[in-house]
Amino acid sequence: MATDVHRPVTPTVTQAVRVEGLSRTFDGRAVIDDLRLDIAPGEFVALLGRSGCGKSTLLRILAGLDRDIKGTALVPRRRAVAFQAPRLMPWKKVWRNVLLGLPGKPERARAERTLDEVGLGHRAGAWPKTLSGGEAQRASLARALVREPDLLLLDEPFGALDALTRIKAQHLVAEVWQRRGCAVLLVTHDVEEAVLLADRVLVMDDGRIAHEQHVGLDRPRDITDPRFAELRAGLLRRLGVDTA
Ligand SMILES: Nc1ncnc2c1ncn2[C@@H]1O[C@H](COP(=O)(O)OP(=O)(O)OP(=O)(O)O)[C@@H](O)[C@H]1O
Repeated sequence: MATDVHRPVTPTVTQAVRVEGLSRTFDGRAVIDDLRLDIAPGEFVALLGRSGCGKSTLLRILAGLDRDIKGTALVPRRRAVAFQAPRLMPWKKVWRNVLLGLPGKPERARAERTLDEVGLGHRAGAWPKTLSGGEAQRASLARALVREPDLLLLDEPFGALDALTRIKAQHLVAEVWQRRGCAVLLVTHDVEEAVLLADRVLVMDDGRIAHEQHVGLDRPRDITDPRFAELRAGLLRRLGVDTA
């Protein structure tokens, strides 16, 4: 199910993502340096790391938006990305935004079905400027989901939301992921969000995956569980934040 961003389909690959020996250099500086990463089909992986360590660069490569790489990056053909900024076209109604870039005649019913899935069906005919921040972010998620992705790439999708809206959006993503069964790679700065949502949390440093933490807690996760706090503290230490 995986395709190279350069080469044709490799049907024998059983991973949703297979990255090996990946490097990306900007102005002679290796931002990604011999990175290795596997993501299983249906796995939810969160990616943490200090600002500027290369998380978004990695995500852009996996999305196929940056092909100036060395090494191998095998990803499913069906992949979709949502960014921190919803990036909706103001001159197109919400449902048309959802279908943007899809081939064929725009089918409103298809957009509405996906908008329903993120609780936004009633705003299908609205203009983007009339949406709240949380609604715009849900529309952006619908635009990714309508592509029926095997891999959903999320670059800090909740970063700009207020605390309550953020919690709701996190629950929505957990729900959608469980229903859809696609693999997810979520870039986030929020350690608690990573432990709340992911099967596995990765910490990026020096252009590589420097640490990986499996989160073996039952879902839905209980943030008051002492094991939750322990995982969170361990990851914060890895990021150089001492909570003791
Ligand atoms: N197009 C580009 N040209 C030059 N340098 C770039 C380019 N894109 C990214 N970089 C540099 O690569 C490094 C990694 O950037 P990236 O955006 O991937 O970091 P990040 O981990 O996502 O950061 P943040 O958490 O702050 O979003 C940074 O030093 C950035 O300045």
